[in-house]
Amino acid sequence: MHFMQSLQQAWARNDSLVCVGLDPEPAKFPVHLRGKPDAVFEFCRAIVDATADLVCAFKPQIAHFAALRAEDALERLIAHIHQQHPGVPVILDAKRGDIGSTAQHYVTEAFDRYGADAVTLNPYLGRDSVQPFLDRADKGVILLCRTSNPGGADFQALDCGGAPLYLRVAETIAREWNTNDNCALVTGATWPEELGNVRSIVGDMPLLVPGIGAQGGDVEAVLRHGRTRDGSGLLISSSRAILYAGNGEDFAEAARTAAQELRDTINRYRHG
Ligand SMILES: O=c1ccn([C@@H]2O[C@H](COP(=O)(O)O)[C@@H](O)[C@H]2O)c(=O)[nH]1
Repeated sequence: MHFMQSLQQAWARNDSLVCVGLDPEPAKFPVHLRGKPDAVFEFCRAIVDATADLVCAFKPQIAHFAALRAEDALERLIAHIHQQHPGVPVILDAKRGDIGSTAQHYVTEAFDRYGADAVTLNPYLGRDSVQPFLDRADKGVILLCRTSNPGGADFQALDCGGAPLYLRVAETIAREWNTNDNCALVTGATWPEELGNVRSIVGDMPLLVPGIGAQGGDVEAVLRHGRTRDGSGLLISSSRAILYAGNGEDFAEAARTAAQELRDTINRYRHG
């Protein structure tokens, strides 16, 4: 199914704008899992199974797996999500960006090797670097626009002919690159007013919003500035605050409680 369709359906079916980020850090795993041969997969699978009915998407961050030589665990995890929780889209957070001929290999990596439904990309190399992804019309192409980190403004806020660069990025993607209706943008929860500026330019385009939880973003402000008229349009992503909500044998239940609390908090502000 097309990424945008499965996202719409997951928003509605689970009544949720929550995206759970899968960022395994073995030092934070509960003691009973640490040192186990397949701990990364076991940990992430337990989180996925405990939260799948509460989310609109999962977002594994590739560096967390690659740094641990756990790419095989990532492949199996995404296959597990598709088999056990069909209809919940998987966003591979890889932030790729390279010349077109190399980009083609990143397309194969994200969609054919890992089986992701969408991938995050850096638009800085321009349209030809993104075109091979845009051509996969059934897959989501999620481009960095206004990132959540403190240094995000170093370049993204620079004046670019009377508007900040991040708004030029939003404008170009919405008006020129989104010919297959498969684009979305990353806009951090830590900059809610900028998020609102992006929303005013891109209409109902989905926005992936990291920065809630460990980075301190404000849920109410994100909804106020970022929701669409129907109270959706957002994938509000949280990783550490959900994954490491507990560190005992009941860690997956603690993650479920944290995901449910986030979903309920978001829903209080969705239709206000
Ligand atoms: O602007 C961005 C883009 C991506 N991220 C990623 O999201 C998660 C955030 O993790 P938390 O634990 O919820 O803070 C992480 O994988 C980042 O690489 C981002 O934070 N900001």
